Amino acid sequence: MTWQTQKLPLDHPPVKSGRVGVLIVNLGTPDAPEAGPVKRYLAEFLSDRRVVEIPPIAWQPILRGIILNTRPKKSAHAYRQVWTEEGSPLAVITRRQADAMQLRLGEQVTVDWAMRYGTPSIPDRLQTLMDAGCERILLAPLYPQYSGATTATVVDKAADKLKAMRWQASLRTLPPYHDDPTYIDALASDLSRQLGALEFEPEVLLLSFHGMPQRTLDLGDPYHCHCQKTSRLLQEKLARPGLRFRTTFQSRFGRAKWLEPATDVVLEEEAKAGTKRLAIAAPGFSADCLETLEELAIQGREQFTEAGGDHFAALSCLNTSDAGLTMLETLLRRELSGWINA
Ligand SMILES: C=CC1=C(C)c2cc3[nH]c(cc4nc(cc5[nH]c(cc1n2)c(C)c5CCC(=O)O)C(CCC(=O)O)=C4C)c(C)c3C=C
Ligand SMILES: [Fe+2]
Ligand SMILES: [Fe+2]
Repeated sequence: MTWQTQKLPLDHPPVKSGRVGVLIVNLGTPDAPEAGPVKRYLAEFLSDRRVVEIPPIAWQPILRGIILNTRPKKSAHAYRQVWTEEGSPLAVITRRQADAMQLRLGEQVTVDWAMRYGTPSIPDRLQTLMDAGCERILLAPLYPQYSGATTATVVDKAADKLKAMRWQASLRTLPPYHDDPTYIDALASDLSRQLGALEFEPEVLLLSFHGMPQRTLDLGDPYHCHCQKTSRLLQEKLARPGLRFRTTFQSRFGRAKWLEPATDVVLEEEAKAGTKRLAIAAPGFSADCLETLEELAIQGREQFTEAGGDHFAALSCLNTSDAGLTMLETLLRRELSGWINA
């Protein structure tokens, strides 16, 4: 028998040497809702050239001279509206997602979590996983829709850490899952449950995604297309008589043109056109955060009701819902195949 005709056993045993690690990553958040920590966090976030694609020589004087002297105070006030006893919602929920994955995936893997900006940092947690004996690590940025400013910058940061190592761990990365039936089904089931529990029947369901500069789309970033596809697939699953959908982009930052239509503009437009009952969901965020709890749930409600709307509901992200955790477990197990027993 030659190597070409030899049949490999289908149920070959998993690799035995070295542990397997999973590092769940989200964007990042300040350590406290005060101007100082917010300034430190924004300085790191907005200096990322994947996020602000303006040459540093032109951007850094604006960032250091204007933005970091004005925005931290305003943002700290917004963070205080949503801060919990355990910390920033984004950090608390991400930690709980990681804890839940550890329980579900069991002793075959070590699950940890990190933030792209701020703490706990990606290099620090990668080092900790490696110190614990992990020779294979699945890096899981929890962004369903790919963009340079989300998934790619997480991979860059991990690669920077590996670059400095003589003996690297092997890395796999979780691909974007914007059109994965597992994700769409989880969203559809969780949003249906939440819609069913409302005290009113919305006429409109806004699907609001985080915005990006229009230029990123023109340069070929797939983010906008990924958002549109998620939205279309979700609408097909959630369709019901009397419910109209709109896809919008929130959190505009700076003076450049951002993806449109803008969530705040549409909220006002809908109310002025006579829509009385509206719900809003943010399918691109895997955890509730400042952008959903303050910008949508607090400011969005004000925008809609002040323009004439009556009933408003901001629906929760998948967070640690059963649907969300089951989806995450499925996605992770798929990427871990061959590294752990099914
Ligand atoms: C979901 C994907 C995200 C994309 C894409 C994104 C792009 C992007 N964001 C900014 C500027 C800011 N974003 C801020 C907060 C924030 N952004 C995301 C996600 C995406 N951002 C999340 C999950 C959060 C919340 C963080 C939290 O602590 O809860 C902020 C900070 C808050 C504020 O001062 O308003 C800024 C600034 C840019 C420029 C950008 C461009 C690609
Ligand atoms: Fe953002
Ligand atoms: Fe915002």
